[in-house]
Amino acid sequence: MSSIFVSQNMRFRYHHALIVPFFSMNTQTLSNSTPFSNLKKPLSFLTHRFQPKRTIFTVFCSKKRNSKYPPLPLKTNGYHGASQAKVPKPVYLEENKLEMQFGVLKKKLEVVGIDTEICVPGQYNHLLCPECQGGDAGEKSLSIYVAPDGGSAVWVCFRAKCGWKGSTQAFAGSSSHSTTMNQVVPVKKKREIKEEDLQLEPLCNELVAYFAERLISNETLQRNGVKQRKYDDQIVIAFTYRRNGALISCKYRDINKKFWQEANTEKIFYGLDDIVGKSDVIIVEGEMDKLALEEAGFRNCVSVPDGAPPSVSSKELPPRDQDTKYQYLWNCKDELKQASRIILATDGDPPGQALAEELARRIGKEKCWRVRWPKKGKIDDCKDANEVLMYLGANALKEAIENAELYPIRGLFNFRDYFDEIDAYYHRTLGYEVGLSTGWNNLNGLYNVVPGELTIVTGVPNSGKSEWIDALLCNLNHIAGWKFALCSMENKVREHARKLLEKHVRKPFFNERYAEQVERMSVEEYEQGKRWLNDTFHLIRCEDDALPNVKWVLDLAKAAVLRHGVRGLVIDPYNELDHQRPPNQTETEYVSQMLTLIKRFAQHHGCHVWFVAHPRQLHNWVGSPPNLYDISGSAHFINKCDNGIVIHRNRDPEAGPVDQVQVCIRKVRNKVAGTIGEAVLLYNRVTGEYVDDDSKR
Ligand SMILES: Nc1ncnc2c1ncn2[C@@H]1O[C@H](COP(=O)(O)OP(=O)(O)OP(=O)(O)O)[C@@H](O)[C@H]1O
Repeated sequence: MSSIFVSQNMRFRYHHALIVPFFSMNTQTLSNSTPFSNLKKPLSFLTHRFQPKRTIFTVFCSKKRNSKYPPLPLKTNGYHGASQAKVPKPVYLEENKLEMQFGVLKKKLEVVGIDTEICVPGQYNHLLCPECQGGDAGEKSLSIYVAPDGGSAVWVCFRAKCGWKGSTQAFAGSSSHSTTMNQVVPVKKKREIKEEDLQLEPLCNELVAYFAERLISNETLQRNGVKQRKYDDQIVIAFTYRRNGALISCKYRDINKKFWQEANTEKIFYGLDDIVGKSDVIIVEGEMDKLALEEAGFRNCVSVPDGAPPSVSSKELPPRDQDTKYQYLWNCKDELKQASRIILATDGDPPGQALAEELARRIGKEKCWRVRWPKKGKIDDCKDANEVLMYLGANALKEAIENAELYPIRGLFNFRDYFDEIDAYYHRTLGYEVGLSTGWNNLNGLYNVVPGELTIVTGVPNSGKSEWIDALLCNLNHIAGWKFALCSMENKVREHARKLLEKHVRKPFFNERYAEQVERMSVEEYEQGKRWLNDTFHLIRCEDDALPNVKWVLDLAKAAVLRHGVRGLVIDPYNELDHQRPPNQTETEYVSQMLTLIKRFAQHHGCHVWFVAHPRQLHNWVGSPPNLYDISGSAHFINKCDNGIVIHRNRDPEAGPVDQVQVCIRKVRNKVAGTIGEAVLLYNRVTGEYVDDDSKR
């Protein structure tokens, strides 16, 4: 068996080996002073066209085209392709057939930008890819196969960052695309290779010195069977891939950091024998990294054979036979199975992270850990294991591996993930961690206002729930400058303004009977008060007759948080919201869902919510404060709230002063912010203010 390897200038013929080049994305850059540069002739064979007798045409997933050429509408077998126009196939004399078909095919290829000048039917041709122009290096990375009769072509760009592929036919029914594809479907049976066939040699002194520059010792090279191979008078590094000591594949690397490997050999990890029976397995992205880790004392390490993908696939995991890029994982399943910890030490760049994610998806994230590479300077992180070894030394590399973290699983966290937030809480750097004082000393030990919590306020009708909340908001504004969104459906705006202004200015709005001869606020005070009112409160109101639903209220409250920085929201009362619920939902379920929405809003925006709910009609009510469980609708009000408050006032002059108001703290979830108890305040009917009842301390 022989294969023909065609260069631009000459042809090499050699036995057994069939080479398919591939290009890794994430590899170290060789410096100009490498020993390679001392080699007599630059390596050139990678840019050669080659003409294998039997070649595997590996098809990569197509990516979205972003071509300067117009999009072509017809596709075959999921490929992007040049026109497959259904022009009837003309009848030609046999000798003219190839020429005519190929002529038409060339025109179609030129439309998509493929230069057909050097395309030869019946073989693989390597050209400059019109999509990526071969990247920075200008590689001839587009491999195109033209059928022997010149009637069809398939192509793929082997640069991982590009991957452009497609197919076309000269005429509908010319050597059919599917036939062509059938010819190039990967052969299942893998080629067995022998060391002597590859003509591998021990590394020359220059290559040993090249590795030494990267702090890889000769001992490590020998143990890992790193060899060299000559192509004509070129020398390249040969990384031998083995299982149970037997050679399975070989990967080559030249001076230009180009990689290729023995075609149609089984894909396995590099260094596979080193992980057999190991409970900790490290996976890296390149052979150099595997060797670097050995220098840091880790032999239990393997390298992936194919580098990293440009990004994480959004698709479901494919079955084994379709998981082409990760065949090595399937092939090494048994060796990986016994490991309890897989440490993913891929490159720190986006493709490296994408590789880690793809590996973790397949292995199982619960078994995986990840390595973060340390900084090499003030700003940049090291890219990979070999860079850490070179810049920071073996100890730093060892430390990076030992400090591997659990691979993140969405929705599963450690406290460590929250340490910044917990630190801020401990050091009280955000403010109000233990709650903001209400401004009433009698309440200080019982109820403090914590951002992000939900307080349910209840009480019999006319007990002063709305009045007390208004007074509380005025205090919070005066103490800490907090602003609020008000969704007070029962209040007329002008009445609400009056009540708030009276509390703020501490004078009655009118000279009416309720003012008890206290002088009303002056025009100046009123005007100043208006400005304060406008700056402090933002109104959420339904302009029409419709009742607002809770989602609508929360959306507007969110806008008020983002636009005006409000720290609190009042929804007063619950029964004035639109409570249409699906017929199959109970009121209990509905209330539970509604309160979940409100709590999520509060927590997410660090906004305290006061939600007023009325008790159900109390039969045989004897004038005592109601219970939180008396709230009409559902016990979820008490179950779900952070704080539950009952406002109650004495209306019987015989029983005590009628200006006394009980603030009954019936539930406090957060012991840091308060506790269950009762405070008594005095209500000033003239200004609507509440003050501590000193007699009840
Ligand atoms: N301690 C009090 N003494 C006398 N009047 C009071 C007292 N507290 C509140 N009021 C008055 O009671 C009226 C109703 O107050 P408010 O609207 O705050 O009660 P509410 O509990 O929210 O009522 P509702 O449940 O009907 O919405 C107001 O006119 C207010 O001035």
